[in-house]
This record gives sequence, structure tokens and C-alpha cells, in this order.
Amino acid sequence: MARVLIVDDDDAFRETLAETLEGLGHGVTSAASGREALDVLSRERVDAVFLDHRMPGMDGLQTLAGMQAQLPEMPPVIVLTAFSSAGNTIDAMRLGAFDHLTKPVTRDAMRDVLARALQVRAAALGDGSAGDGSADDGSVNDGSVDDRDNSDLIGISPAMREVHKRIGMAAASAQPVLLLGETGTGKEMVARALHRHSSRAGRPFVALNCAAIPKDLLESELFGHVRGAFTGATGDRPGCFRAADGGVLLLDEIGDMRLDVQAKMLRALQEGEITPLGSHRPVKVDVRVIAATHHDLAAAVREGRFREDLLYRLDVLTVHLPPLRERLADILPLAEHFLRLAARAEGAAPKALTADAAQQLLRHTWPGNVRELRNVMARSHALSRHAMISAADLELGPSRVTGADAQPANVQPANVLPTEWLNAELPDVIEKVERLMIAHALAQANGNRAEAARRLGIHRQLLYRKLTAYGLE
Ligand SMILES: Nc1ncnc2c1ncn2[C@@H]1O[C@H](COP(=O)(O)OP(=O)(O)OP(=O)(O)O)[C@@H](O)[C@H]1O
Repeated sequence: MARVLIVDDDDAFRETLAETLEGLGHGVTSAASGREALDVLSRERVDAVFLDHRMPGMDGLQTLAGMQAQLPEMPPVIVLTAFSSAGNTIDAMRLGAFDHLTKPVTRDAMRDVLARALQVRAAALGDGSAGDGSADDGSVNDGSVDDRDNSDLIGISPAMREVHKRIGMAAASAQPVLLLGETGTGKEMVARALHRHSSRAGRPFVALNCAAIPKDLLESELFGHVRGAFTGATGDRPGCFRAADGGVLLLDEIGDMRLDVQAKMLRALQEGEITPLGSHRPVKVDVRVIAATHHDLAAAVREGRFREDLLYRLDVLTVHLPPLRERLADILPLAEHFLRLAARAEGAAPKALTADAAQQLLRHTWPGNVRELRNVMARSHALSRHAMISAADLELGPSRVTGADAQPANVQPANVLPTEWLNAELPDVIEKVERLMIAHALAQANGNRAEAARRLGIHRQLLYRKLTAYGLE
């Protein structure tokens, strides 16, 4: 039996959670506020904590920060939120949360996360036994709804939720980060989010696309040069490492870096110093490197194009960005986001998508990923003469919609929307899209509803309501 602390200002939620945890054989202590939680933790041994994100007064993240500061051995903390966003997920993980779950949390999900948390706790303490404590209670007004923050990193698919969590974990460390993903999947955006949420936020963020710089100039771009270092070097140049000192340097397309420059990169990472071209004096730099690539670096190592030691050095924290075609749930939210951005840039009201346009977006395989979607939405927003954007306004070529090679394994476009829905009204088609996505997710999850809800990125209770509404039970 473990002792679990529940921190939530909502009495009813605390009680339900306590019942479930007791049903799973654990002892429960409750706290109705962050302060009360810190108080409990200062007196009692607790093996795991379920912490509500949104609470009046001291909120979940402040409580988490308080735990970090106050406890030598913080128990695993699972943050619960009614609405997850990139921002609150990243922040929770950065502050050391063990996991970040969306309410309501099912019994299965609770059992799973707790089992993982207790394993970690047992390893940290060298045992897994639980302490004892008494149940406190109290109530404050319900803070209820988490509002979505302003973070621009849009994504509700399970894959993107994982990305948010990994950004949070990576933000808390100073290690290099390796971002993997096809072109346009958002690697630079993720690097910027990581920087924004890290302790280096107030320091520079410098991005360099290694593939865009002529090979001979890359070294000087990175490490700088002194006057006269080569023909045309008429003055000193600091280079990206020094420009990023104290902050973050994003090296995009690192797979395209020449081997001799790779050797110098390795030294910069290992020693924390660089030597400008033409100089013999090394310079100390404090830079967190984020490397990004769409190449398979392991294959490049096998082919002798990439240094294995550099790969090991970079591949400490890896974030994989899945292609857009593998995160269907993100397509329409991203499309709407880009329409809002386009409208703001034009000083106009945002246009909406017709049912057929939404269908096209879901069917397209997006070889250019989010960048392509952004461009398509900006163009169609500008070109459409109506308040609604139709499929024709999108100007997606048919070959790009259905290329046999481009078919993602887990999507069957022919089944996403039948053609007779093309002229239906948007709400009707959205319902149909929902129904199909739910049926698809259930099939993929072998009928497991919790898993289906996770895949869809929605709460299980919402899934139940929709299953009833659509007669899918
Ligand atoms: N999750 C997201 N939310 C909002 N906008 C996004 C998201 N992901 C990508 N974008 C947008 O898509 C475009 C491409 O993203 P980004 O430049 O980060 O991709 P990338 O993977 O670094 O591309 P490349 O490999 O070609 O350098 C940008 O305009 C970015 O703003």
C-alpha cells in the first residue's frame, strides 16, 4: 500500500479520486490547497501526489515549485488539468512533474500512472513501502476551467501531447537536444518553445541552418573568425556560438555538416570552448545546443558521413516530431489557427472552412507538413472572395491528395469522408468526421475506450457522450 496525496480544491473531485485510489488499495491524504499540500508534505511521508493544476491562490505549478524547493526527495507528482495546453504541459514537466494528465482520469489510467510513479519512487528510496497519515479535508471555491494559454505551439493529438511533455522535461536540463522530424513538422518552433520555457529564456536564441550556408563558410558562421583569417575576412566576426552565449543555438540540418566542422562541434560541446578561424586562442562559451535534422543520423554514421561520437553527444534528449499525416487530430485546429493568423495579418475577420475544404485537409498527405498547411491557409485566406473557404480555394492538387506512395499507413482517405457529404453543411460534416475518427480510433485501440480517447486527444467522458450521441456503443 502506498500513501497518495490528492491536492485539489474541488471536494467532489477529491472524494472520487480518493475512492478510486482506496479501491486500488492505497492510503489517501487529501489537501484542498497548495499550502495545505506543502504542510502535509513537511510532516508526512507521501509516495505519490495527484496535483490539480488550476486552484485559487497557489496554483498547481506554484505548489510544484514549492515542493521542489522544500523537499529533498520530492515524491512523483502527477499534475491533473481540465484542459491541457502546450504551455501548461511543458511548464509542469519542466518543474519536475512525473506526468501530466487530462481530467477526468480513468481508473485504468490512474492505476497505470501510479504503478510507474511508485516504481520510480521505490528506486529513489531503495524501497517501495508507504508511510501513514491522516486525511485532511477542506474546500475552496472551484477554479474549474483551465484557460488555454497563448502558446503558439498548436496540437492536441496524443503524439503532440508527448512532444509537449518532452519539451518540458528537456527544458529543465542543460543537455543538448536532438529534434528529429520531416521538414516543416515544427522543429524550429519546438526549439523556440524549449528556449522560452527554459532558464535561458532571457538570453539569446540563435538559429543556423547548416544546409543553407556554403560549406566553406559554415565554420566561420559557427565559430567566427578574426580579421585576415581568409581572403575577404576584412574584420572580426563573432560567429553563432558567441552570439548565442548564455542562450540556445539551434543547428538545423546538422546532418549536412562537413566532417571537419563536426570535429570542431564536438570539441565545442565537450569543452565548452571554440576557436575562431585564424585565431589560436580558444574562447569559453556557455551555449545549449539544439540540433535538428530530417536525416537518419544513425545511417549517416554507418555511411561515414556523420561522426558517431558527435551523434552520442547530441543524442541525449531526443524529441521526435511526427509528420502531420500521422496526427490527424491536429490538422483542423492548426488550419483554424493559421486562418486566425492570416486574418490578423490582413486586419480582417477570420474565414471559416466549408465541409469539403475540411475534408480535403484531412485527406491530404502533407509532404510539406505544418509549413505546407500554413502556406495553404494563408494563400486561400487571401484568395477566397467569401467568408467561407471552399475546397477549390485550397488549390490542393489531386495528385498530392492521393499519391499511392504518399498514403500514410494508418489513414484510408476514401473512408474519411464520402463524396456525397461534399455539399453538406459544415456542422453536419464535422459530426461525420468525428464519428469516423472515433470509430477509427476505437478500431485501432481494439475497442479499448480509454486508449481510443487518448488517441483522439479527448477526455474519456467526452468520448462516452459522443459514443452515445452517435450510437457507437
Ligand atoms: N505545432 C505548431 N503550431 C503552430 N505552428 C506550427 C506548429 N508546427 C509548425 N508550425 C509552423 O509551421 C512552419 C514550419 O515549422 P518549423 O520551421 O518549425 O519546421 P521545421 O521542422 O523546423 O522545418 P525544416 O526542417 O524545414 O527547417 C512554421 O511557420 C511554424 O510556425
